[in-house]
Amino acid sequence: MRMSLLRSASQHLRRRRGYSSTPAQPERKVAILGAAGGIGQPLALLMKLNPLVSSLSLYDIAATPGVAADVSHINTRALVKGFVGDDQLGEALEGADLVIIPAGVPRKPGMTRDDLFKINAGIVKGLCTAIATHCPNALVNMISNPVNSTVPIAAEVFKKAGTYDEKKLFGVTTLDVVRAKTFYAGKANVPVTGVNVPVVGGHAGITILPLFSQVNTY
Ligand SMILES: NC(=O)c1ccc[n+]([C@@H]2O[C@H](COP(=O)([O-])OP(=O)(O)OC[C@H]3O[C@@H](n4cnc5c(N)ncnc54)[C@H](O)[C@@H]3O)[C@@H](O)[C@H]2O)c1
Ligand SMILES: O=C(O)C[C@H](O)C(=O)O
Repeated sequence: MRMSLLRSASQHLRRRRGYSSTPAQPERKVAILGAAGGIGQPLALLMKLNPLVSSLSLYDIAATPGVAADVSHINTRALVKGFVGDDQLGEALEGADLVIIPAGVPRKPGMTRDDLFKINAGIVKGLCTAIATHCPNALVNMISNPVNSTVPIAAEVFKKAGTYDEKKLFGVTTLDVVRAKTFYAGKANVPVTGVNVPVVGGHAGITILPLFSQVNTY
């Protein structure tokens, strides 16, 4: 009885003083390379809203100071810093736990993702070389297309630098999964939030393989 009274008094005091009994969140630094672009900006917003992120580095070859200022105004815990140009790439990456890369050119009507290879391969190679130097243990999420080729380029850069870990390098193909769920739900007339469609393969043309025979609804 006495113990429970004490507990409830202490909870009351904590609430009044604004203390929370939630355990402290870990420190996690995320860097976005290509943060001022069409994908980079909404991605920066999502990362700033993520309670697991304590530090957010926004890097691009242009326009990041303005983007970083805007994103930093959101009242969540992540501290946001903008970095612009080659000279600031190292600082942007230093100590990052996760690097997400949407840097490069997107395709125009009539182009395949492969048509982006010449330009984006060089961009990704340069960025991955800097990752190997400044945050060799970071998880790396590759968004820049063609993902089927930019991931192997990253792997080769990391192997050369002696930092490659196959469990830490990812090609981002989540789009294919959410599209498969949405299209399947539309055709099958089931709630889109209650369907799972596994997708295997890559992120281009016929290499994107939704496994409709393995669909679960719940
Ligand atoms: N994997 C996927 O699901 C997926 C989805 C959408 C887009 N993409 C790919 O993501 C890439 C970006 O698309 P977007 O629509 O954001 O294009 P965008 O042109 O709007 O943005 C690209 C950004 O990259 C920056 N950039 C260029 N070179 C850079 C460098 N060396 N270092 C840092 N930043 C650099 C540009 O300044 C620009 O801000 C494209 O290759 C696109 O095909 C992939
Ligand atoms: O199609 C593109 O070029 C961008 C992205 O890979 C997508 O699937 O929407």
